[in-house]
Amino acid sequence: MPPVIDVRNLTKTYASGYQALKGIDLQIRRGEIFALLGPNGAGKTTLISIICGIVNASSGTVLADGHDIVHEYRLARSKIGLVPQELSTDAFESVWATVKFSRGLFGKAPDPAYLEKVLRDLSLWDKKDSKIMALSGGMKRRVLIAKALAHEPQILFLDEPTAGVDVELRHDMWQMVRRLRENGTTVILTTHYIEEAEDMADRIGVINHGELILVEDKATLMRKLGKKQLTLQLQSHLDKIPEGLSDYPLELSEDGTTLVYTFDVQAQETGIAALLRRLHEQGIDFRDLHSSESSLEEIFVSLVRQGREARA
Ligand SMILES: Nc1ncnc2c1ncn2[C@@H]1O[C@H](COP(=O)(O)OP(=O)(O)OP(=O)(O)O)[C@@H](O)[C@H]1O
Repeated sequence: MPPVIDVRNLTKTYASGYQALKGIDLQIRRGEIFALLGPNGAGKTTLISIICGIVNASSGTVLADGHDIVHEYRLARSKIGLVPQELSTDAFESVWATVKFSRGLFGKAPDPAYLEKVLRDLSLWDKKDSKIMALSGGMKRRVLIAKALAHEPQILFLDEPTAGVDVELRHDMWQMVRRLRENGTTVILTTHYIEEAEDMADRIGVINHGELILVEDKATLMRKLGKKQLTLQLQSHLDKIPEGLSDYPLELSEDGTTLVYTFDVQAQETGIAALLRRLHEQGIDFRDLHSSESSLEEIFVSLVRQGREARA
């Protein structure tokens, strides 16, 4: 199946001369939840803005559901819903009017029943006659989502959807994303909250300094780059790691009571059996041990660090 979004060799240099995107290639699969992760200034918003036709690319092409976003702008744009970071206009409009207007913008026939469902799903129905400026920040965010969904897009972009959002809205938002996915909508979200990507995404792309440094299934990513750690609670404390253990990648906690051994998830042998034998030989007893896997957060931090070192 052809990708629902097809980005080829996309670059963006702003008028200031700043190169925000350096040759992005990205194919989004139909119906997936794709998380674009990256630190501040990495180029996430620029990429989304180009795909949504808000910013012009310097070079490269983007197809949305097979339609070129420049030459077939209206058609391409009608496939896409965008939830931006902030609400800009419409302060004097009612919720209902603004959502109805958004739908009309894309030339879709009126469908009050559909719009009612969108507003109900977002707990906005009882606010439908309120002016937007009278709403709380959280409610305004909900309006942004309703506007983005008003024309029944197949592809939904959420730019930093949960930055500064309360727990309830975050919960509702993820429920909505899951529902959309069940209906076959493709969802692309940017975030710097790793846990969000970890919870929600099918695939993850990591962007840094305008380059996509990796695109991978979430599960594969966590398996491939993840490290495991074995933590040993010692019977009696150590001042330092004994000579006899110096060839193991061990870390001793500051209070000298815990040893942490890090090993590769993919390695043929973990080396744990040999380590435990060696500890015994050294007369080091432990009263407890447990293992843990690195989170996506740790993987992400180490990826970005590697990228920085490679450039240095
Ligand atoms: N209009 C502009 N003119 C010049 N530089 C810009 C412009 N817009 C963005 N930039 C720069 O391009 C880079 C990428 O910005 P972008 O907003 O795409 O990053 P981001 O990954 O979305 O970051 P954030 O998470 O902070 O939103 C930043 O260094 C930013 O300063």
